[in-house]
Parts: sequence; C-alpha cells; structure tokens
Amino acid sequence: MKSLLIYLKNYKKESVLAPLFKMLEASFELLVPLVMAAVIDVGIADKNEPYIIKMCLVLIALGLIGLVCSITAQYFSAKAASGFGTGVRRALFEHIQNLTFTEMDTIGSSTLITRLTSDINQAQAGVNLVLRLFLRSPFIVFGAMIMAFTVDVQAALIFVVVIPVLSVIVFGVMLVTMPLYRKVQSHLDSVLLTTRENLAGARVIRAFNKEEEERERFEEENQTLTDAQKFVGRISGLMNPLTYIVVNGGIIALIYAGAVRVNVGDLTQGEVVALVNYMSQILVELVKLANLIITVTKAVACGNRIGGVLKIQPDMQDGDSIFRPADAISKDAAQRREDIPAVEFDHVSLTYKGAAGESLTDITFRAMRGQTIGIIGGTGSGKSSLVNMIPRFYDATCGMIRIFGNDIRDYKTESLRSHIGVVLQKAVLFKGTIAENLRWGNEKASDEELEEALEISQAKEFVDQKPGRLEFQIEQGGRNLSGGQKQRLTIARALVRKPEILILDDSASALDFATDAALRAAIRSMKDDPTVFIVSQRASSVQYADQIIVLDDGRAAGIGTHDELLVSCPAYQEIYYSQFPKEAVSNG
Ligand SMILES: Nc1ncnc2c1ncn2[C@@H]1O[C@H](COP(=O)(O)OP(=O)(O)OP(=O)(O)O)[C@@H](O)[C@H]1O
Repeated sequence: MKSLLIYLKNYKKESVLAPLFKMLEASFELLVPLVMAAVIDVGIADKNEPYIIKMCLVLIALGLIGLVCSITAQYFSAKAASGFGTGVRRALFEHIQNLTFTEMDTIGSSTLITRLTSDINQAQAGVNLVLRLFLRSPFIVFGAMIMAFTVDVQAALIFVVVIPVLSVIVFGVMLVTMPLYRKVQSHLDSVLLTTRENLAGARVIRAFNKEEEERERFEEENQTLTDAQKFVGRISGLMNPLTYIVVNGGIIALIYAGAVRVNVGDLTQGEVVALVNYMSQILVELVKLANLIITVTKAVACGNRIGGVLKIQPDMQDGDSIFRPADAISKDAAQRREDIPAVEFDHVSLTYKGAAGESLTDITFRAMRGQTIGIIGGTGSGKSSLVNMIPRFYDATCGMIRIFGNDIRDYKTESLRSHIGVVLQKAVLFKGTIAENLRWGNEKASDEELEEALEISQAKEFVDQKPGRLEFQIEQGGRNLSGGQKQRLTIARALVRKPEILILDDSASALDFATDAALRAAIRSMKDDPTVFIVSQRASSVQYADQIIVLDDGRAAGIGTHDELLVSCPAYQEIYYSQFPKEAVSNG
C-alpha cells in the first residue's frame, strides 16, 4: 500500500488541508459544551434572556463555521481520494497493457478486473476516510478529555476510568471482526467471480440447460457470503450496546459526583452538562475511529493486492531495434536480401509457465518473403502456440526465432507488431463504427484502403448491405454481426495494416468453403506480397500453401508441400484422407 501513496503526490495540498479543516471543525465542536454550560449557569440561572440569545447565536455561529470547515475538508479529501483512485487506476491499466500473456494467464483476467475496480474503490474510500478522520477523532478524544480536566479535575477522573474501558471494548470488537471482514471480502470476490463467469457464458448455460445448477451454485456462494456477513454483523452489533452501557454508567457516575459537588458549590450545573457532553463526544469518536481502522485495514489489504500486480515486472525484455523489413539485413553479409527468411524457427521449443511439459518441441523451418505457410494438426497440437510466438505473445523457452534475419528479441515489440497482422481464432471487435474498428490496423488508413481490405477479406458484400456502410455501428463485442461477418472484419482489420507477415489463426472457420477459397485467392494476389501463415484444421485451407507444417503433439511431424506430404507424412495423410476420402479423391 505504501508504494501506492506516490499517487497522492499531486494532491499534497489537499492531503494537508483536509485533515486541518477537520481539526478546525473539531476545535469548534469542543467549544460547544462550554457555551452550553454558560447558557445554563449564566443565562438560565440569572434569567438573562439577552445573554441566552447571544449564546444561542454563538452556538449557531459555531455550528455554521463547523459546517463550512467540514464541507471544505470533505471537498479536499474527496478531490485527493478521487485523484488518487484515478492515478492508481491509470497506472494499473497501463501496467497490465505491458504484462506478457504469460503473466496475464497466471494472474487471470477476473482477478485483474477485481484489482482495477473494487480493490481500487476500497483503497480510494480508505484514503478519503483517513484524510478526514485520522487526526480528527484522536484530537476530539484527547481534546474532550483535556477540556473535561479544565472544567473539573475530580469529575474528569471518571473519564480516566471510562475511556480505557471504552477503548478495550471498541478495539476488542474491531480486532475480532477484522479477520472476519477479510473473509467476507474473499466470499464477495467469489460471488463476483461466479457472477462474471455466469454472465459471460449465459448463452452456453442456457443451451445446456444448466440454469438450475448455476442458480444453485450462485445461491450457495451468496448464502456463504450472507452467513459470513451476518456473523460479523452480530459481533459488530455488540459494540453499540456494550459501549452505551459503559458510557451511560460513566454519565450516571458523572451526574452523581457532579450533583454532590454542585451541592457543596464546587461545580455548577452547566459544568456537569458540559462534562456529560464531552463523554458523549468521546464515545462517538471512538466508534468512528474503530470504523476508520476497519475501513483502513480493508483498504490496505486491497492496496497490497494492487501493489502486488504493479510489482510484477514483465519477464519479456523489449529489444531496441526498429523493425524495418524493407531494409532487412543479415548479420551474414554474404547472404542476399531475398534469401533472408521472413520468419525462421531454429530448434524452437515452448513450455508455458506452470505447464507440466512442452507445448512445442524442436520446431525448425524457414518461411521466405511472400510465401504462404500452412499449419495443420489436431486439437491441442500446438498450432496457435507456434504462430503466437511470431508477434512475441510468448517467447521461446529454447531455440531462436529470427524475423528478417534478426533475433526476434532484438526488435522493439511495438515496432515488430506494427508490421504483423494477426487474426485470432476468436473474432473480437469493439463498440464503434466499422471504419473505427478497421482503423485499429492503421489509424491513418484512407477510406480507399479500408475498402480494399474489405474486398480482400470478402467482407465488402455484407458491409454494402449494412446501413451507413463504413459508418455502421458495431455493438459491444460485435453482437449485432454474425460469426462469419465478425471473422471477415477482423481479417480486414489485419489487412488494413498492410502487414509484412499475416497470421490467420483458424480465422476462416466460420466461413463457407467458397468464401474461404476466395479469401485465400485474394490474399495470394495482394500486391504487397506478405508472408502468410494459415492455421487450420481443414486440409483444403492449407493445401495450396508453399509449405505445410504438420504438427503432432507439439512436434513437426512433417514439413513440405501438399504433394510431398501426401507421399511422405503419415500424419498429413491421416488428416487429408479423413476429410477427402481416398475413393472420392481418386474418383474426382
Ligand atoms: N496460455 C497457455 N497456458 C498454458 N498452456 C497452454 C496455453 N495455451 C495453450 N496451452 C497448451 O498448449 C498446447 C497447445 O495448444 P494450442 O492452443 O497451441 O493448440 P492448437 O493446435 O492451436 O489447438 P486448437 O486447434 O484446439 O486451437 C495445449 O496442450 C494447451 O493446453
């Protein structure tokens, strides 16, 4: 949490003024019992109406000044706390953008959402409360005690007994409830997690008639949370009756001792009332202090969780060369520019963090400029893992990847990725117009370039039918488009970048065969001639590639052209003939 306090540094003035104004308010509050005493002892005792009115006006003035101080303090503390929250949120968001996929996989997106939302809100609420109360409450407790001593030392001795007893009760309850509140928080996290998962998978849940089971799961977690809250609420609930018993006991003692001393003329009635008021003020502030400590403890726990994420250093070092494929040079001066492979895997293996074994093992191949590389293999054979290493979503754990002759790790990741067009398995679009979505590929792209990309990605026809065409509004997650339409737009988005390397990771799965074939033909005829990686489970999608890499359980079972593999690679034969039975092929 300490490390987060730097986000308050732009709010130094507010962080000083808020507690100061609260103390000012408290000082005026401490004067009120004395004025009350004067009203009773002088005004009422002497039936001095003008004096009573004057003192009432003083009371109103004290109240008004206190109110202004309180509002001012509230303003400064709210400004500092919301500025703090905004700063932390911005820093955390930026930090998450820099984390590698390995780190994001390890933390999990649900956890990151909780850190960015409820954890930051709790930390912000903690800062707000601390700024307002951390000086004010102790100030009132000690101030009221000192004032009591100035009124009457003997009667004030009752405070010396009552305050420690009150403190023991208030802080005892707090100590017991604090770990319980932590438990409540973790139950709340589980409920949030379940809710998020449930909402994200609502369609699947309904399709599989799992509503009842999901409802029961939610009920169970919600009930656990409710029980935990009730339990901690019951213990917290003890605080008020116990403290009031002690305070009322103290007040009885004060009144009794006061009455005796009033009788002998050592104390006035007004002073007894002032002492009672000070006792009540102390009680209120001790309860506030306990609540402050509970909130701060929660805020510190949340702050530590946020700090934990901020502390994670991305384990992927950024290179410092700018990726310029046009003037790619090789360290080997004798090598001709055209002979430098666009992508080269040199005995590459990949083990995901925490995984039991390798997902890719000893992969070696060269993809020359303008070539199309097909990657085929069964589910989980490592196809996505292989292409994900080209834009450095993951780094090789063994071996080396070279892009245009240089170690991939030497390039600045941002510049490397700006020349790679990636179309992932899951088509993700964002709320906004079609044009806005396409310009993610290149924000400076002209309308003509967008049209060209739509043409190649076979999206033009359906975009023509949408009202407003490029200005058609895509809803959140692209829910007003079909799966195939979304896929075509994500392909167009990657093409707008005019990439040197284009990766299509099973991204034509929602397209019919004819559209898939037209797409591949259009990509082949692109004038910029990118190196294309097509990942697919369909043999028809890769069979015309210059090279096909057949993956089997993370290993390259064969690399070659369709004709070569059909002769030499049993794994490829198995895939191909399972989709195009031998009889059909020979008859055709
Ligand atoms: N982020 C990850 N963390 C840990 N293991 C992973 C991760 N991504 C993939 N794997 C594992 O690596 C192996 C290869 O997965 P990959 O997604 O590359 O296969 P694939 O051939 O693309 O499969 P599919 O055709 O089903 O998409 C699998 O065993 C998978 O469980």
